[in-house]
Amino acid sequence: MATTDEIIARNAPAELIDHNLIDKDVESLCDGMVQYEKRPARRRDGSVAEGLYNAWIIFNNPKQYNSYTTDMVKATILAFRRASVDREVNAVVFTAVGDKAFCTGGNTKEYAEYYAGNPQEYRQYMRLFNDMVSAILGCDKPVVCRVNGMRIGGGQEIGMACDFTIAQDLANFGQAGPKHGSAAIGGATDFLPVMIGCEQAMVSGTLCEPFSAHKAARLGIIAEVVPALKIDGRFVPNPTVITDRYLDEFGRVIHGEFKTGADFKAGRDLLKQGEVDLSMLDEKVEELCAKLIETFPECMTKSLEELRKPKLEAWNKNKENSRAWLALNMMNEARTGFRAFNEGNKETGREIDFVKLRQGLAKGVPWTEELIESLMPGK
Ligand SMILES: CC(C)(COP(=O)(O)OP(=O)(O)OC[C@H]1O[C@@H](n2cnc3c(N)ncnc32)[C@H](O)[C@@H]1OP(=O)(O)O)[C@@H](O)C(=O)NCCC(=O)NCCSC(=O)C1=CCCCC1=O
Repeated sequence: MATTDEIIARNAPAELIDHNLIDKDVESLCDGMVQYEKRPARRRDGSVAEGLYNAWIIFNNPKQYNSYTTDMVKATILAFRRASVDREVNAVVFTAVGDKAFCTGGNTKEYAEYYAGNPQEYRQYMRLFNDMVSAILGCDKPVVCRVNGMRIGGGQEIGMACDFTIAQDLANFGQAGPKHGSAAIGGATDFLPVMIGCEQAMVSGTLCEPFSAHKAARLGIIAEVVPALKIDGRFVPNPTVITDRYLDEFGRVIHGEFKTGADFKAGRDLLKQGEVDLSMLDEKVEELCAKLIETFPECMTKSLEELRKPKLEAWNKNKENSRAWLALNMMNEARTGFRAFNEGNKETGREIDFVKLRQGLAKGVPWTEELIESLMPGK
């Protein structure tokens, strides 16, 4: 009887149809600010599965905390489509360069300097953004978000669109929307309620308070958390976060909450002494990809399609309305909030005086250029 290898050699067609829409490198769309790499896939025993790969989609804008520009959004859509139709690809690993940030959402410089006050342009941008989220949710391969650093705002949204998340434990998570002039309707308001329930979704989507990777794991936003800090050559958990106790003296869950006061300061000092090493993150990601490869491929894709439905249905129901609202919101609150972040700095702060604005609006003051200028930090 012929071996499977012999049958493959005998029966594989000489030519395969290419299902890609365009024949361009992902990198060429965005000056290399999104990278697409096929890395050899491995079996669970660690050996290379010849001819099979994991597609790594890597944001490369570390100076701006891996926020995505319009060109990067286009490149990301192409990258996910490429991985989706590539017969050799087992899984997609979505990550970013460095150890500070996976992604902090839309590029606030571009928002402030190009899209602010330009709703028709932002509407076109939002078509691309929506297609990026849909490309993740529609990828025929399992998508693993490798959280190398903070995942905030739109970064959290595209991260939650992924099927699995593995995070290094120095990474923070959360939304930025209402603090910076937006609403977290690029996926967060759709995904959060189905992932963590309405109450915690409300807390995250409105208050915009960052939370730790340990808390993200507890809430069920991420699948796994691994240490990344090495002190004297040994991995230790994030020292600014409570990880050694589950309950406080009143029986409230505190595991994963940030430490406070002197404990927080001591944790931060320890953090500065250590070095960040993402090798455990990479091991976990490889381990997951190896588990995924040892399954039937079509049963895997069907399982993904079914299990994505709660997220996808909410997303599809809302994404067009969200696009229209976000475009018009670029005339006032987004225009103000993103400019404030972009024009502010550590000294002046990067947020507006929200109470002043509310006081004006309570008196019926209209949105004017003059009002917006007056709200900029340092004015
Ligand atoms: C809380 C932060 C993420 C991190 O704060 P901190 O640790 O204090 O670092 P910073 O000094 O603020 O940032 C370091 C440098 O990175 C630049 N940076 C950070 N984020 C961005 C970004 N998103 N775009 C461009 N540049 C960014 C920052 O300017 C610093 O560089 P500098 O040269 O100035 O020193 C904090 O950085 C933060 O809040 N960032 C902004 C988060 C944000 O508002 N994101 C956009 C949210 S809205 C969004 O993503 C949307 C998606 C689609 C739907 C609609 C929508 O709104």
